[in-house]
Amino acid sequence: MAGQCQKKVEKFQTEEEVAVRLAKYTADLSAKFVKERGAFTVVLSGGSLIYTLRKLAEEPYKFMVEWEKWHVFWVDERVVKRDHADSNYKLALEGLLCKVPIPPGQVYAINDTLSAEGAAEDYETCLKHLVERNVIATSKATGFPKFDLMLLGMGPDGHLASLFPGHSLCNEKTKWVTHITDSPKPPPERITFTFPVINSAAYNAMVVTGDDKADAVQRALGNSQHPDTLPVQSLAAEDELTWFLDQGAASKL
Ligand SMILES: O=C(O)[C@H](O)[C@@H](O)[C@H](O)[C@H](O)COP(=O)(O)O
Repeated sequence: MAGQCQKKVEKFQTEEEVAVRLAKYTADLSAKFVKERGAFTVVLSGGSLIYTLRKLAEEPYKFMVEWEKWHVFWVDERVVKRDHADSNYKLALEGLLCKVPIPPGQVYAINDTLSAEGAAEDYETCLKHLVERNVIATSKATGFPKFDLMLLGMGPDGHLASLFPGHSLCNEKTKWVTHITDSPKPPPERITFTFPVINSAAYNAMVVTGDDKADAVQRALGNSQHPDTLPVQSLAAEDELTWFLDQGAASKL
């Protein structure tokens, strides 16, 4: 279950207003971490989040953010080639990364020549090297890597990353990165960060827009008496978890 982190909920009328707020939120955290530790480790998900991040690549942030200090990771990735239409890397590249000057060596895509299991192990090894160099911080509380910010989305079924309702991967306690070959959301083969890593992030932002997600938002943030726990209900952060909702997503709160 979620720990005792600070939890905030920010509601907006439209997706456009969420996008404006999310750009400022991300730019402010970038400035904070660059000042404090000389780097900013940012974890992206796939899906609609990348579209909602679009204003970061516009003025004033395009020229204000210290992009050369960014290190970019994926909370989950589909096991497909990087130029495949399903690739989360390709989505982020076209939606954000090709528009801003992040050094290519600081963008950590998965190895797309490996199996799902191999790609997960390879990604975990990559993270371990970056932790050794203190590019990625370590959580004093849990010993897991402590990313500065994860920008997350949620599916209508209450999944986040590739952690789906009722799936045993939700209970992983040791691995940093794991794989799935039977994802209910296509494509079936994916790698994903585990809850111990996700919940050790300093800041987690859960960005949810659209009324098809209102039920899962209600389960997570409202007074739901439902007997089952959705993956998203286990989401926490070491410092602060913020939910960004538009009117549709918040319509059942
Ligand atoms: O690879 C993926 O499928 C994503 O990383 C996934 O975890 C996504 O964040 C949610 O499914 C929400 O996606 P939407 O915002 O598009 O509904």
